[in-house]
Amino acid sequence: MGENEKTRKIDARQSYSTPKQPLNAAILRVLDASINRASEGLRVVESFARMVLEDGFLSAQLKQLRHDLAESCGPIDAQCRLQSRDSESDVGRDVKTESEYQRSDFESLIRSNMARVQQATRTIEEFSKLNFGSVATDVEQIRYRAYTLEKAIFNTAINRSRFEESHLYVLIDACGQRSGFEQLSSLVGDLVAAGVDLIQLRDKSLTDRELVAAGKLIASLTQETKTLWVMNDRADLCVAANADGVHFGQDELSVHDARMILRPNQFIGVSTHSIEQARQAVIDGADYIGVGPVFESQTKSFDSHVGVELVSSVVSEISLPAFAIGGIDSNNVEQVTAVGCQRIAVSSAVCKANEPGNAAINLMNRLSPE
Ligand SMILES: Cc1ncc(COP(=O)(O)OP(=O)(O)O)c(N)n1
Ligand SMILES: Cc1nc(C(=O)O)sc1CCOP(=O)(O)O
Ligand SMILES: [Mg+2]
Repeated sequence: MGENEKTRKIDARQSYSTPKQPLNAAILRVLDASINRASEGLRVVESFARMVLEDGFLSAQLKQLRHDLAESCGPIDAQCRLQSRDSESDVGRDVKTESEYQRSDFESLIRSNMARVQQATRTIEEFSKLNFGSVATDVEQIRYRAYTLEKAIFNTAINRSRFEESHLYVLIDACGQRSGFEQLSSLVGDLVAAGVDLIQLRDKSLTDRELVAAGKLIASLTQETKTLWVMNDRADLCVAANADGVHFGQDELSVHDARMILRPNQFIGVSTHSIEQARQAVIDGADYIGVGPVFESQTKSFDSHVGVELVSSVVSEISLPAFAIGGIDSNNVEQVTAVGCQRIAVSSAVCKANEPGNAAINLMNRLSPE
């Protein structure tokens, strides 16, 4: 045994005094290294959210998590942590797997750094159970929040790409016909030919069977076109009519519960009427959000309107695709685009027009790709 090795072994047995009992230096060393590792991993992912996704909400959440981790580990005395640190003689320092030096894309970068955070927080939990019970319980909560944020980051990235080219979303009813659906067929045909990105079947007067029949018709008319179609309100009918997605209001099925019903590739939109609801929708895993009502609507009446101010706040903070909705038409669409939103959902501006296809094209021409 060389002199250095001998010294290191003695150091590892050294005890530091802590509030509860003398703590072996080796335990402090593990805690110190794991706190650093978790914090570094969070910082990497935060940089991605801030500078690559440019998502103010997610980067703030990651920053908060990093600060909360530091606070939760506060009972582990910082001075003792430093004294126990001995990076030079860390036997694992030079043990690296090849994969640690390879990151093929952003996905693997985020996955590996979030895995680092989760493994390091778990290590903190286990080792602090030996001496700092409260740290273990607090850090466990941090680990769960890290899982949720990882999911929100991937969900945001996936849906930004899924809806990258989506700008105009049209809400239609079944055109008042209880059988036959000739008018519905002609309207959907016009909207698909115009290149509308999404069509939503929103009809509060039809029976379930009629909704599924109308939905199946829309499915057949949009199949193999770029137009996605969405069932309003109902996850079960979304599955039955083979819709691409479903849209929920604040009082309808939660994203979590809807996922138990939907097929894996069916997406979920959520209506939001405040910045808090928009943030919550991101955390809940919505695939896109509606933000409104922006203006007074001919389709649905509201006690108040959120104006373009909320749209502005949402798109400047949240990068999950957001469609402004409520009373938007060719006269006011520029007020929406002026605050940085290039996605709108409309009903009357298109459906009540003499030529719905042309009205849709006119609106789409006013929405520029980002
Ligand atoms: C794209 C989009 N945004 C918002 C809504 C409104 O949904 P909700 O609040 O559930 O109200 P109803 O449409 O069900 O009356 C929407 N349908 N689509
Ligand atoms: C159904 C609906 N929901 C809204 C919301 O803000 O949640 S606004 C709205 C009506 C959209 O139709 P139009 O374009 O005719 O105003
Ligand atoms: Mg609804």
